[in-house]
This record gives sequence, structure tokens and C-alpha cells, in this order.
Amino acid sequence: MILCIDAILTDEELETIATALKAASFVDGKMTAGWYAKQVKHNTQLEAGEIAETVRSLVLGALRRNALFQMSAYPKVIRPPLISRYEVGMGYGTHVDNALMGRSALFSGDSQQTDLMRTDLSLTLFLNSPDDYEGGELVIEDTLGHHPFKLAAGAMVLYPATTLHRVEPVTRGTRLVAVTWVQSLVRNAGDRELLFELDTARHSLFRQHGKTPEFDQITKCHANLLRRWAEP
Ligand SMILES: O=C(O)CCC(=O)C(=O)O
Ligand SMILES: [Fe+2]
Repeated sequence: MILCIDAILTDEELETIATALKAASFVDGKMTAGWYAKQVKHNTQLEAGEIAETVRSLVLGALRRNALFQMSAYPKVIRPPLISRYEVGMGYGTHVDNALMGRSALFSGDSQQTDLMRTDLSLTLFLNSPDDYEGGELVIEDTLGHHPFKLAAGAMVLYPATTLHRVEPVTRGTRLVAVTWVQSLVRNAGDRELLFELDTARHSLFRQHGKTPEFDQITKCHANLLRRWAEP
């Protein structure tokens, strides 16, 4: 399931981020790409530091408070977001994201130091207006074809990390995004989609008819499937 969610960030938060990024330094994005993705990754990323921490915590706070994100992703772990900037001529060729991200205790030698996670979902949160640039569509491939996404500032696209995807070259202006990955409590994408649809249906039933016996039954099914599938 590919899901677009509007207004993750408020206008004030977008304004704060835009101002912070004007004064910030960016470094070559190849530093955080896997060995083969380095060949096709042409962008820059916000340098680690105080500004990056401020922007990251705004983005993480916005994701945590969003009900649709919670209902569809069941996040267990969210990676610290990368803030990426694409200038004219930059893009990111076809790739699949790494299945595992972070440090394994095996390499750090300290079991407290591990932040290793499985990436179940990838997301791009758009930080500036699509009018600010030409090109720069995020294109996600699935069995139905290649789907381009270029959303309003503050909106995001959430998609399975299992997909091949790319960012088309920017031909005018600057594209600014926050990108991150989620390990879900519900590992299987089909199970997650089923839970999301049941939850959506029961909310709609509740809005239309209140707390009926049918609502109670669907709520019970939803809760018990989550119990069956969740890996807390
Ligand atoms: O910039 C984007 O929308 C996605 C970038 C991407 O695919 C990645 O960082 O792995
Ligand atoms: Fe990617």
C-alpha cells in the first residue's frame, strides 16, 4: 500500500524549518548510501549538528502525533530523518533501500549501543512547495507500474521499503525533503493493510451510527488480529 498523508507539518513548522535550512550547511548525500546506491545518489544532506537536531525533532514530533501514520504504519522504531536537498541536475536513480539500518551490537561491541532496525516502510515528507522546482518526482515502482509523487509542502508519501524507487532529476529550483524509515510492529505489509482498512471502516461506522454491536465486533476483530500479528 502506498499512502499519501496531507498536512503532517503545520505552516508554522514548515516556516521554522525553511528558515533553519537557509542558514545550514549540506554535505554530499553519498555518505549515507549503500555501496551500489552511491553510484546513483546525487543529492546533498543537512550536516549533523544543532540545526539537524531541531529539524529532526520537529519531523519526528509531527509523525508521532499523526493518527493516519500511526494507524497505517504501526511504528516500532523510526530512524532519525535525513534532510535532503536536490539542486538542478540532482536526482537519485533506481534503488531499493537497505533492509537493515543502524549499528549492530556485533560491531559496536556493546549491546546497549545497538540501533539496528529492519526497514519495513520508507517515507518522504515534502518540505517545500512543488512550485519551487521542476522535476524531482519520487517515482515508486510496483506491479501496476511506475507512480510519480510530488506533494504539497508538509505532505508525505509512505510506501513499502521493499520497492524499487527513484527521484527524477531536478531541472529548475530546489527540492527539500525529509526522508526516513520505519520498523513496524506488524512486519507483514498485507497484515498491516488489513488492520488499516478494518480500523478505517470501524471509525466510519462509529461516526455514522455510534457504538453499535457491529462496531464492537469489528473492534474486537481488529484488536485480536493486532494481538496475533504484533511484535512489540
Ligand atoms: O528523496 C526522496 O524522496 C527519496 C530518497 C530516497 O529514496 C532515499 O533516500 O533512499
Ligand atoms: Fe530510497
